[in-house]
Amino acid sequence: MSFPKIKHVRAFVVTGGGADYHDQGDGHWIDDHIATPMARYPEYRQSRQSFGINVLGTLVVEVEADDGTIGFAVTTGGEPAAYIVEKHLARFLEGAQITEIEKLWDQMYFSTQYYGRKGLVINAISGVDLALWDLLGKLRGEPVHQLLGGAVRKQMEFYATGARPDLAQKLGFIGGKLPLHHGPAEGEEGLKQNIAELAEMRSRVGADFWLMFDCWMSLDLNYAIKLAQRAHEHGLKWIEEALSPDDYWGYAELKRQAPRGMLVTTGEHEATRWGFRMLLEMGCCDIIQPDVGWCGGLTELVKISALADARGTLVIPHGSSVYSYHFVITRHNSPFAEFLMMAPKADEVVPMFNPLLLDEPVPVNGRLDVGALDKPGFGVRLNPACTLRRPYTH
Ligand SMILES: C[C@H](O)[C@H](O)[C@@H](O)[C@@H](O)C(=O)O
Ligand SMILES: [Mg+2]
Repeated sequence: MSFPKIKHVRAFVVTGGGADYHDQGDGHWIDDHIATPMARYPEYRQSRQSFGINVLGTLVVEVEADDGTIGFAVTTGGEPAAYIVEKHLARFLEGAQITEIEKLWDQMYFSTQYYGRKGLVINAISGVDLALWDLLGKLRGEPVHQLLGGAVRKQMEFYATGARPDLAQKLGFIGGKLPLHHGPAEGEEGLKQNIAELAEMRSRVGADFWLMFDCWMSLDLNYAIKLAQRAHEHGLKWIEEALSPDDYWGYAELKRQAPRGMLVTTGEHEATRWGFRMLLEMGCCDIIQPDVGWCGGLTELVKISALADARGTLVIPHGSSVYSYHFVITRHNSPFAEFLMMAPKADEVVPMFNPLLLDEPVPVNGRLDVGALDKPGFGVRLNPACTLRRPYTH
């Protein structure tokens, strides 16, 4: 069967929101004294931007077929990722069949393995992979969820991540994930404040609404165990990404010592089937949270999810808007999804990748019908009002 081939690959960068959730203006809840591994240095405690969380910015990858159809995707990685796409990865794609997604992933991964495997390089590969799925969907006139085997439910439910779970509850979300504000360097006083914030939120939302803590890799094992124990009496549903992503042993111990009924979750900064195999086989967590723009793209997420499914572990992808939704709706072991509240005060629902995408669906009353995803590819467009820059060519 004849199908257009890939003619051209282009990589662009853009700053200010988009895929880089943390590249926000002053006063945004997401950059307000969030606990991080850098909080041990007082001068980098108040703002993640101060230590460079937004230094890379957003990467936009376009893959053009020889009939002129363009698939695209956005992730993080900015200029260095654009370099990798243009100067290294593009060679495997141009002239190849669009349907050879497995082979192209394999070539991108193994050709970069000597300097890649995780982080920036996998962000770049993820961006290319997602753009390929978008292109395939557009050429076939089908939404990506259909290419993945079809939806297993008609509607998705969401929990909200942000500073105001009480408002998220009013907006119809099934739970709220609070950023942890204080890490071990802020001692017992900081720990008390963390618990006080949870207790205050619990008093606002009532006993049954899910409340979680996102610790963004900021804790050590002792602190994480103490936090989990003290948070238990306030009904914390899960403790997320408490430790360094490299500390598989610490996660396994945390899971052993977490109070009965409290879930341990992680994986947002993990990559590929091999990384997730470590988390799963070492018994590190109850839920894995791959980010489809960082873990290797959709091609890899399918494999990660199958590994997890075989062990009865849930896969609740980190953020990533439509790139996650088209996957979540197709998997029984992804029963709900995350929505990041990108409004500065977390008091209203705004598109997650704002302002970069047009037609980006958002949950209504904490839910999204499959009909909202029924457009070819990922169903979104680049906002022409955003200025893209192409730093490299090939
Ligand atoms: C709120 C968290 O610190 C991060 O900014 C967020 O991206 C992430 O960890 C999440 O799980 O949504
Ligand atoms: Mg997280």
